[in-house]
Amino acid sequence: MSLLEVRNFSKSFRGLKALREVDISVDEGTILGIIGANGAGKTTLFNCIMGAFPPDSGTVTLDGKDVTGVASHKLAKLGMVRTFQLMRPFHTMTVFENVTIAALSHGAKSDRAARAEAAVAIGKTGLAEWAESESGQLPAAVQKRLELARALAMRPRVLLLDEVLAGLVPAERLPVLELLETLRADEGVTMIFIEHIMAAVRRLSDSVVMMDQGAVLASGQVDTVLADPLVIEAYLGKEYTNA
Ligand SMILES: Nc1ncnc2c1ncn2[C@@H]1O[C@H](COP(=O)(O)OP(=O)(O)OP(=O)(O)O)[C@@H](O)[C@H]1O
Repeated sequence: MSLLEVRNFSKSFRGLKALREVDISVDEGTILGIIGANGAGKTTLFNCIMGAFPPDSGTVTLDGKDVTGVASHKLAKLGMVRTFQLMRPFHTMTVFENVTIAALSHGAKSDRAARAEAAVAIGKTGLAEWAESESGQLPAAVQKRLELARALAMRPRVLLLDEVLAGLVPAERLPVLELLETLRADEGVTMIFIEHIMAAVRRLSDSVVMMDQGAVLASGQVDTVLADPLVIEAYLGKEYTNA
């Protein structure tokens, strides 16, 4: 059985169909990539999964339990955590304080336990040298890692990543990709990631879903989906080779 299953998700905003009967499923310990043009509905899918607003119809099941419409702080306690396309740290707090708060919000038993959890997450994301820096002053690439560190401090079993590589130059992307691979290999973290950078999709994904105008246009193994003529026509472009 899949760890996370979305069935028949639909969502409209004032008549605009942002999601149309979307089905996705992710097996434990695997990574699902979500691709599609701007406005395809990818972030709306995350918002509906994470209870930011409920879908008009459909269900989301985590480990066999119906969690449709459950709020994100409750989902975090069940092990499902997301990162945002636009980072949302507390700007005047340090990196260490921000990550500690994330650990506390997940229910770390004490301040001390939260600080220990934060130190581990900061180490994994290579943020040690920034730990005492004010979060609002960080370069974009470091803020991205802070967003990941906050998610890791919540000890996710399922991690939803919204364009974690956006705004990073290639040299900055590599450590993030390696971190995600380590999380899958060593901790068995299940991930769904929205991404426009195809080299990253190809490298990380066990399976891929391509969305178009709110619907799933293609899904399956990464090589198959990226070679699908419908996907090339609708999204990747005819000049796409193996970028
Ligand atoms: N809260 C909202 N209220 C009204 N319309 C919305 C809302 N959220 C999303 N939409 C609309 O739903 C459609 C899907 O948007 P969504 O942000 O999910 O796309 P996306 O695939 O994540 O795009 P991008 O790659 O640009 O982030 C768009 O037409 C968008 O304008």
